[in-house]
Amino acid sequence: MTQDELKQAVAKAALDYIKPHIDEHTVIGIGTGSTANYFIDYLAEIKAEVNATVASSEASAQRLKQHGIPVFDLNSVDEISFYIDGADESNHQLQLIKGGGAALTREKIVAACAKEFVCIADESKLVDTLGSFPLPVEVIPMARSHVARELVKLGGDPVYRQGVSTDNGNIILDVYNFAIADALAVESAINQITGVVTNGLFAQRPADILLLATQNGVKQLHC
Ligand SMILES: O=C(CO)[C@H](O)[C@H](O)COP(=O)(O)O
Repeated sequence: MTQDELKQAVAKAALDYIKPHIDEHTVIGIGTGSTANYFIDYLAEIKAEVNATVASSEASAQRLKQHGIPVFDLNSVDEISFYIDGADESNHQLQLIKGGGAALTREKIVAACAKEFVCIADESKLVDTLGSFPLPVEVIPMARSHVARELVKLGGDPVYRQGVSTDNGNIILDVYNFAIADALAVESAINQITGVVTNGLFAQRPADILLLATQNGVKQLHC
């Protein structure tokens, strides 16, 4: 199977995973990216059963609405039952790097509100140590140079993601060459820098389950 076929397979597996639990009170959090897009398209097949979703980006909200799936503001729902989203990397503790699609802050907020975070990924995303994928950091625009200098002091190599403005009107610095041995410590240290909105490490709030598409089928990993 190609990587795209693996993404499709794991999106379908996520729908199969949550479908038996969907009732009129279920609120589904929806991530961002190509794997999440496949999930949205599968969810459309059962849209009559879906009363509420919350999207982690304007792009996902638009795709949901195009399918006629109801999208709510996060402040108007009590609790998110499941949050379904992809990742750029996951380690075996289900700590993640996210934000390749620049939606990390809203993704982190939706994940924080979710009872169960179901991460969906193809097998190329599973790593022993996080950090081969450059770590995205969302930054208030006027703080760009200051934050970049502080990231260098932490040992990283920040690169401005040209031409990208997040849904929150901020910029992204992608940090290369970060050895992330202790993801919790790195997540927290970067978030202490003035001007940082948040970073793409999901260690304080890792996934609860990773559905991993492999050439031998979709596997379930728990931490
Ligand atoms: O964090 C994300 C967006 O901000 C995505 O989940 C991540 O980039 C994976 O994307 P894809 O499913 O396209 O491989």
